[in-house]
Parts: sequence; structure tokens; C-alpha cells
Amino acid sequence: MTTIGIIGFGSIARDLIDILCAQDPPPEALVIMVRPEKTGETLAAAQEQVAGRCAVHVVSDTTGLFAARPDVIAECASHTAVAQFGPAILRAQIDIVVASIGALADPQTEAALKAAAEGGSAQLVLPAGAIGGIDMLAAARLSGLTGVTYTGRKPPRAWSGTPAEQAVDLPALTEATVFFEGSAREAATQYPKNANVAATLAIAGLGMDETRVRLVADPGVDTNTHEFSVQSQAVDFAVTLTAKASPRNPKTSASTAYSVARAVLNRSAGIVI
Ligand SMILES: NC(=O)C1=CN([C@@H]2O[C@H](COP(=O)(O)OP(=O)(O)OC[C@H]3O[C@@H](n4cnc5c(N)ncnc54)[C@H](OP(=O)(O)O)[C@@H]3O)[C@@H](O)[C@H]2O)C=CC1
Ligand SMILES: O=C([O-])CC(=O)C(=O)O
Repeated sequence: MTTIGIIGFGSIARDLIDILCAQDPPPEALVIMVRPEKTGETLAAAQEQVAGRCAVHVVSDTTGLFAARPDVIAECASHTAVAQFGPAILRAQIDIVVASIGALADPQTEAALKAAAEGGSAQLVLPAGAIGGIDMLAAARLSGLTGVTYTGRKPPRAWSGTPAEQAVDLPALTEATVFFEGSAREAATQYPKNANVAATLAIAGLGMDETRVRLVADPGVDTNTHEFSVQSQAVDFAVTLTAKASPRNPKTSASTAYSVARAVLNRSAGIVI
């Protein structure tokens, strides 16, 4: 793997850069796409971060991104970025690893990505992200699934700036409070920075409308906990992950960047696990 494209320069992108630069060998080059007004500051920060371990280019549009001929692109930005750039990247025959998986809760975005991927030879890669157990869920789907239920639990500060603020008084909470119950599609749409995992479970399993989701603000925790249970014809199982929050973004589990990195590195691995 020589040149890796990255969309965004926030928590996951920066963690991903640390992980990629720690590989032996590191990538030859990174091409980072950010908003036009952020190119200067991003170049300075990224060069400081990589400390000479690889070349860094910063671009502000897909023309610049494609000109760098990346082997794979990791989207680490937003639902909007997936909708805006995902289909063009696939049409350019470049694989894209998407962190903002909840973007696929929008039927138009899903259809555009599907058409672009099926019309060529590039793949849209959906990593497990902050959760795990996706391999067995997707396998169990082939046997027939009867139920998938997810509960996401984070401290109140991780829900700031979301509709949870209208549902409950987050700073005043003294006990764990369920503020959302609904489908994965509703969760991913209403909580685009916190419920991508609900969409991931839905795509691997029972679908956006049948996957049940509960979101909890819990003043008693300082971790992000992801719990889900699966009932199927072949296997019933339950998964609990207790993730440390990213030091760069309390909404995001630190584990997510490692999952994105694994997906990126697997694109060029001889043995894939
Ligand atoms: N699949 C999973 O399990 C998980 C997925 N996620 C998702 O991954 C994504 C990244 O998360 P994280 O790094 O923590 O978020 P951050 O907010 O820390 O960083 C996102 C960065 O992307 C930039 N960005 C957003 N939209 C665009 C765009 N259209 N073009 C260029 N830059 C853009 C933002 O810039 P600006 O501030 O200017 O908007 C920001 O710098 C989010 O969508 C998040 O919801 C997060 C956790 C788990
Ligand atoms: O990182 C997490 O804890 C999960 C998350 O934000 C998401 O699914 O969007």
C-alpha cells in the first residue's frame, strides 16, 4: 500500500494517521482532503504529525484527491461527505472504506453508492467501526435472523449537540436514562455522530427498519458501551464492548480508528483477517 487517501482531519483521521505511520513500512504518501479553508492549517498539522515518516499532500476536492492516485481512500468525515464524494470515488475505480456508515440510512445515498459500486470494479468497504461481532452477525443472516437489538451507552457529554438535549436535561442526569428507542434508520439519521454502529448492525443483519436500537445517557460511566444481541436459526449470541472514548472526540470510541486502519491495511494484505 503506497498512497492512502483520507477524507477529513478530525479524531478518526488523525488516529488513523498515527496507526498507519506506525506500520513497517509506513505508507509512501497520504493525501488528505479537507474543506478549502482548512488546507493550510491541515498541511502544517499533518506534517508535524507524520514527522517525516511519509509524504503528505492536502487537497480540497476530488480532482486533487484523484490526481494523487490513492490505492484506497478512507472516509473519516461525515454522512454528507459520504453522499457528496462516495459515488465519484467508486466511479473513479478507487476502493473507499467508510466510517460514516449511517449515511447509508438515506435511501438515495445508499442507491447512489450501490449503483456506482456495481457499475465498476471498486468496492465500498464497511468496517465494523466501534463494534465487533459483525462477521458472525453477517454469517448468521444466511441462516435466518429473528431479532437484533442494540443498546449504545455513553456519558452525557458524548450526547451534547444532539437531539438528546431536547429529550432530557443531560447535565442534570443522576442515573442512566434511555432517551431514544426506535429503528436503526431513525437512530443513524437523528444521531449521525453517535449511531453509525446501529447502521452497521442493520446492514450486516436485519436491515435499517427491523433492527431495534436504544440510546442511553449514563452519568455513571466514562466509557462508550456497545451491547447487542442476536437471535437466529444457527446461533444466538450477545456482544458487549466497553470502549474508551477517543481523547480527540468524546462521541467517538477510540477503537473505531483501529477498525478503519485494519480495513485499509487489508486492502493490500496477502492474508486477510
Ligand atoms: N462507524 C463507526 O463505528 C463510527 C463512525 N463515526 C463517524 O466517523 C466520522 C468521523 O468521526 P470523527 O473523526 O470522530 O469526527 P470529527 O468531528 O472529529 O472529525 C470529522 C472531520 O471531518 C471533517 N468533515 C466533515 N465533513 C466534511 C466534508 N464534507 N469535507 C471535508 N471535511 C469534512 C470535519 O470538518 P468540520 O469540523 O469543518 O465539519 C472534521 O474535521 C463521523 O461521521 C462519525 O459519526 C464515528 C465513530 C464510530
Ligand atoms: O464511536 C462510537 O462509540 C460509536 C459512534 O459514535 C457511532 O456509531 O457513530
